[in-house]
Amino acid sequence: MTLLSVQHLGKSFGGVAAARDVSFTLQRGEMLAIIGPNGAGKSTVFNMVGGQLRPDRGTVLLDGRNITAASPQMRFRLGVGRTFQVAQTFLSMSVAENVQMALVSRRRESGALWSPARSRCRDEAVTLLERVGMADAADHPCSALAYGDVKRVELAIALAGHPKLLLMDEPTAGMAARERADLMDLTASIADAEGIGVLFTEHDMDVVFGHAERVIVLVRGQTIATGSPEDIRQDPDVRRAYLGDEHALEKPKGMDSA
Ligand SMILES: Nc1ncnc2c1ncn2[C@@H]1O[C@H](COP(=O)(O)OP(=O)(O)OP(=O)(O)O)[C@@H](O)[C@H]1O
Repeated sequence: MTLLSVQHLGKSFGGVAAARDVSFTLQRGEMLAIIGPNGAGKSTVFNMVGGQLRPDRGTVLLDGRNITAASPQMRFRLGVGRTFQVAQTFLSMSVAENVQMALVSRRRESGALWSPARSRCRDEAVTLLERVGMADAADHPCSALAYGDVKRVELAIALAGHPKLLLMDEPTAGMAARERADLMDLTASIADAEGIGVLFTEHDMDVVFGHAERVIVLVRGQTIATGSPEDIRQDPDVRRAYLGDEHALEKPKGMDSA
């Protein structure tokens, strides 16, 4: 069954049409990437799905329910999760405590947020950390972790909200190539096992072609192609957009101009 259905989304900022008639669907367990040159409208579309931006027109349906006007908080309660960077202020807390905070906040025990986070939801936090391969580091301070491990903790924090749909904005930015592949393999296996749909933006084409099951290509706010990584790699419009557009900051690896 379709998890997310985005229909005819449009958004302008002054005279700039950041998104024009963007439509796509996402199934449970599917990894869907939104790519495009800088300024193509990826963040705009992403934020309209997450609820940070209200579209000028169009509809966002989650499990058939119209959430176009819902706040980010309401979307979170309905199952829209998002990876966030572990906040600086939480770095001094342990890995498990960071996940416990997310669990406590999901249960809306906000009054108890700061007090005994150490003891609350500990078992559930450790279970989540096992799923991302970080249980051994449960009692380490987040500040002592390698960057790739912090990203795993961020994934555990997002999973604490029991998302149906997980939004990941450039999940592998700043990571080494090996760590990127590991994080995305992990994300794909969890998405598949739990039927979570994953929508992600990404500049690294190795990540996109290696881990997305389907790809949407935006250029100047419009969808120019949707398909499997292989279809997208071969698409003449996509090749032109990336290789012939002066706005493209990086050419996708594996897309030569031949
Ligand atoms: N809040 C805003 N106010 C004005 N213009 C905006 C705003 N947000 C985005 N834009 C414009 O909308 C267009 C699409 O921007 P968007 O950030 O969605 O693109 P993007 O594909 O995510 O780019 P990047 O890869 O550089 O992050 C750009 O021309 C941008 O300048």
